[in-house]
Formats: sequence, structure tokens, C-alpha cells
Amino acid sequence: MRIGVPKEIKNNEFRVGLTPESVSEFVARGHTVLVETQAGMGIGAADDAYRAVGADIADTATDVFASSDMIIKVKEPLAPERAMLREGQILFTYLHLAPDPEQTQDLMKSGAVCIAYETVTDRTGGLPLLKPMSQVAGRLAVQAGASALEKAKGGRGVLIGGVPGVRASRVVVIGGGVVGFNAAQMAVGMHADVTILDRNPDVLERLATHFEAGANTVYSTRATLEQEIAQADLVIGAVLVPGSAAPKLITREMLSIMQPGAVMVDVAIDQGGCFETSKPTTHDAPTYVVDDIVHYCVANMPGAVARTSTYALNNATLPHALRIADKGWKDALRSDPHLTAGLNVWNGKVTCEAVAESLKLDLTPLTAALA
Ligand SMILES: NC(=O)C1=CN([C@@H]2O[C@H](COP(=O)(O)OP(=O)(O)OC[C@H]3O[C@@H](n4cnc5c(N)ncnc54)[C@H](O)[C@@H]3O)[C@@H](O)[C@H]2O)C=CC1
Ligand SMILES: CC(=O)C(=O)O
Ligand SMILES: [Mg+2]
Repeated sequence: MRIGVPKEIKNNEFRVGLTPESVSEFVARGHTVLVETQAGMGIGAADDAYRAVGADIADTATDVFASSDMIIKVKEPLAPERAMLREGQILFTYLHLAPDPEQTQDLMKSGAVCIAYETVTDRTGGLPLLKPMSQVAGRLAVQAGASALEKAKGGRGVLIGGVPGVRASRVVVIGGGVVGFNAAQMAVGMHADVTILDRNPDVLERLATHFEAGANTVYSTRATLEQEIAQADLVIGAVLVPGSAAPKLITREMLSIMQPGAVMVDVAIDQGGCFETSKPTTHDAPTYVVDDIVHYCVANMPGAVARTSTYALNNATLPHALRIADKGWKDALRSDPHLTAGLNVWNGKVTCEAVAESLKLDLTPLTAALA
């Protein structure tokens, strides 16, 4: 199969779809890989590093899209990239379609086979291709929040861990999955006073067992959420209903009960955000203020640590990408229901239930795509 790796074009997105090490795996199996020039510069991989493992280098993204059977990316395709997709071409990347009707319409129009990393599942009910970036984003959320709490950045002017004689900051994490766990780990490590809310009792039990006295776990209701955010210095939004638009858990009205200068980091922004006042921001201008509350809503947080993130992402995506290349997408999906769960758009139709529901579009059953 001809594999194409374009350079990412989202603001400050330095990750790349395939590392040179991953490219060598495709080449060893007889596939060809075309990488756009400079695509790997953000992870310190020059064109020569890709040439050395057998890739060809293309001058433009147009060349990559025109001559590839499968495009492997990191971020959802932006409008100019969507315009280059064609019928039957495979797109393997993050898509986050539920909050993005424009992208969904363009992907439907393209006729491409669009497989989203974030809805691929595993035997334990997890999301293995989202997990590595959630680990990164969870850890970064505390760094980003700690920085935004500095007075010169608009925050309350508090140090996350306090100092002897002055209390630590209160960090409230909403959603105790992969992002939430990793955020809590960092916040606990920085000696913050940490509370994690979730509405899944099993998740709360796992967290309580892990953190013991190091963090508080609280069942999430509107009332408990209000109690916790009223005292919080840093609130981290980390909820997910897989494939769906995030539920809006903190309304604009609720900001008035928070302390002025408190910071909210909405990691769930890629699924539309879990705070009513969230809107996507970029690494260039990551924060804005609403009603005295600092909001950080960067939708591609892991792009900031592109090397760590690209290698972690490839560890998870490579086996799936190789199977698609070896078998063709249809056979690869037929033999793996977890990869099938990644199919979001096929032949102009939406095949992911959560996306169809969120965008009120017709759902085409996966069986139709695999027939
Ligand atoms: N902004 C960025 O750069 C990145 C964003 N993300 C996003 O972060 C979000 C979280 O991802 P993961 O931690 O991997 O998901 P996850 O599935 O591991 O965890 C989500 C948790 O939210 C909980 N939850 C769902 N609805 C809830 C509610 N109403 N109240 C309280 N808890 C609720 C679930 O029980 C679950 O424990 C996703 O939207 C993901 O796409 C992930 C990586 C990077
Ligand atoms: C998960 C995601 O959207 C990201 O890594 O940017
Ligand atoms: Mg994202």
C-alpha cells in the first residue's frame, strides 16, 4: 500500500503521523511511504532520517494526498487538507467529529474512509489510541494550570504546592479517566490539595485505592461540583462520553461562585469542552478570561511536547496502521471489532453512533460498510 504522511498544519502542531522507526516497519513489509518535506522537523527527524529508512520525500502536501492510498496524520484534517481527500482513500488520524459539523460534512463529501484514533476500542473497554495523548494532556494540564495561576498570567497568584506555613492550592479534577488520573498524579506530586470527581463508582474506587489519602474522591453531581469549584484554585475538565460532544458541567452562571483568578483547564475541548464558557484556543494564545476566571482550552495540548507525544502515539497506532496496510481497510476491520469502532465516516455516510447522535445525522450501520 502507498502510505502518505503530510506535515501537520494546525497552530503549533509539531507532532507527525509516523516516526522514522515506524516508517521502517512499513517499508520492511513492502509498502511505500511518502513523507512531506520537513514533516518530522518538530520531533527532530530531518528528511534524511526518513530517506535513510526508505521513505520518499514529497515537496508538497498535494503530492502526498494525490499519490497515497492511506494518509496517516495526527490532528483532524483542516479545510485545505479535507479538500485534497478523495473517494476510497483511507484517513487514519484523530477526528473529534461530534463537535465539528463542518469537518463531518467535508469528510462525507470526500467519500474517504475515515478511521478516528479516538473511537478505536480495546478488550478492557478503553480507548487505546486516545490513551497515550490523554496521558500527556493530563500531565500537561497541571503544568499549564500552574503557569496560568501566576499573577502576571492573570491567575490568583498562588503556588500549586504552597510552602511550609501557607496552604497548598486546591486542584479539582472533573473526570477520573486517563486525563484525570494523570493530572491528579502530577498535582499530588506537586503537593496540591487534590479532589477528583467522577460519576462512575468503579472509577472512584480505583482512584481511591491508588491515591489513598493523597487525593479526595467525590461522586459528581451538580451539588458536589458546585461545592468543589467554589473553593478551587485550579479546575481541570477531563470528562468523556466516547465519540460524543462533552456534557457542559460548569455553566457560565456557576463561574460567579468561583474565586476570582481561579483557572479552568478544559482538556475535553477537543470534544467541544465541558465548561459552557470554553472555546478552543491555540498554543499561541492559550488563555482568555470570562467573569474573572482564566480559561485554558488548547485542543492539541500534546503538540507542545511533540517528541514525547509522537513516539507515545506511534507506540499505540503502529500495529493498527500496519494491519490496515497489510490487509486493506475492509479485511483489517472485519477481523477486529475494536478497530471497526474507529470507522466514523465511509462512502459519504456516518458510521459512528455517537457522532451521528451528536450531530443529528443518519447512522449507517458498520455492517453495511464491511459487507
Ligand atoms: N485537549 C487535548 O489536547 C486533549 C484532549 N483529550 C481529551 O480529554 C478528554 C478525556 O479523555 P480521557 O481521560 O482519555 O477519557 P476517559 O474515558 O479515560 O475518562 C473520562 C472520564 O469521564 C467520566 N465522566 C463522563 N461523564 C462524566 C460526568 N458527567 N461527570 C463526571 N465524570 C464523567 C467517565 O466516567 C470517565 O472516567 C477527551 O475529550 C479527550 O479527547 C485527550 C488528549 C489531548
Ligand atoms: C487527542 C487529541 O486530540 C490530541 O492529541 O491532540
Ligand atoms: Mg485534540
